[in-house]
Amino acid sequence: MSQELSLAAVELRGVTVRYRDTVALSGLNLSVARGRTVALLGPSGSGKSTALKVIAGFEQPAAGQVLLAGKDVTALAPAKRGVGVVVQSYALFPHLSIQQNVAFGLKGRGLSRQQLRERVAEALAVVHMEKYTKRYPAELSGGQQQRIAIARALAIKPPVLLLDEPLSALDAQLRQQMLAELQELRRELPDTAMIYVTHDQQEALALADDIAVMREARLVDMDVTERLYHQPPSGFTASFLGGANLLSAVVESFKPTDDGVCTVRIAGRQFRFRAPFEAAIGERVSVAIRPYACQLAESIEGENVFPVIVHSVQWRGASYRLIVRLTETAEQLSVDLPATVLPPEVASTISLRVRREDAVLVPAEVAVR
Ligand SMILES: Nc1ncnc2c1ncn2[C@@H]1O[C@H](COP(=O)(O)OP(=O)(O)OP(=O)(O)O)[C@@H](O)[C@H]1O
Repeated sequence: MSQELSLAAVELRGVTVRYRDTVALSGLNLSVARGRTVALLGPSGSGKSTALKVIAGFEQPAAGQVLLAGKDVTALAPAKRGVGVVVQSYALFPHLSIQQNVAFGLKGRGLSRQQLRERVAEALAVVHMEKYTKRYPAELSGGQQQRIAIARALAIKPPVLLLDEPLSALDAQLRQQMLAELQELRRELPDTAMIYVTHDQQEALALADDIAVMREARLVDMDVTERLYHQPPSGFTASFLGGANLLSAVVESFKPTDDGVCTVRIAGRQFRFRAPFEAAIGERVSVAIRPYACQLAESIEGENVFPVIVHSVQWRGASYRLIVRLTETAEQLSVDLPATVLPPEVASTISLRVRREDAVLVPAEVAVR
């Protein structure tokens, strides 16, 4: 592989950003390879947008470096970085036509009028908006404006595309449609590195090759999307991504030869689950169980069955969301049952079963910092 190809498209090295008394990023290291899509997920205020701003050059780090294709661009002005940026509020220029909006980033690049027109047409074609060049932003719907914002970012043919909540201003139906279009865009730009900030986990799961989970100005976990979802390395990621319940457990036995299956004790009962790490006997761990992984059991007998008291039942169309409490410890769990089953009564005691493969052990939560 040539050196250029092996270099990360984007690399943050120990980047710290402060806004007066707030540390928005604390020594962030992040590497995104050419052609990969990374979703940044995390609670509000965890530093996701700041990470994008520092890559785009809109914020200067107090410490650390920003590299694009191996080149240190920390001191480079945003316009010189050649990064495409799409933000949630479209941010089109209202007094410029669609043609002029999309051509905006191409100014000063020494292109002829003909080349400029071709580039704009090409970018608009990607988002299926080539017929709208003469209109003004106010004459377009929200979804169309967002497509133009994407075309404007693409017109400069950026090796790096940053998307900050690009669909959040759209209604649910349009968001679904645009999500499919972003997937198509992803296929059409196989070499572009994309970093995607979203609150919507569905978007992240549908689009991203990798997910990076942020918490309090730091990156907590990053991995290939499927692996991070199915084998979250921390309780925080398990509960943030997919809303897993975390139950406290103590390891009773662990045989690495037995496919990493571990016997744990939860609220006085024995369970067997997978442990993706080497668990020591007597160690305190958490068991991460996604709400959809629990099924109603006929009786209290059998593997991984436990009694709970139903606290509340909420109908959600395709499913019921139950809040239940373990009978022994009152630890609370969210459980999703398909709407095809008869929901249990509030205050009744029921038995739930978790299949071995639907739960995973994670280290017990330790406080951050
Ligand atoms: N211009 C600013 N001035 C002062 N503080 C700021 C500024 N921008 C962001 N912050 C603070 O920096 C921290 C990180 O903000 P950032 O916008 O990066 O978070 P985020 O993870 O993108 O949040 P959200 O999901 O709510 O958009 C927050 O505590 C925020 O209040």
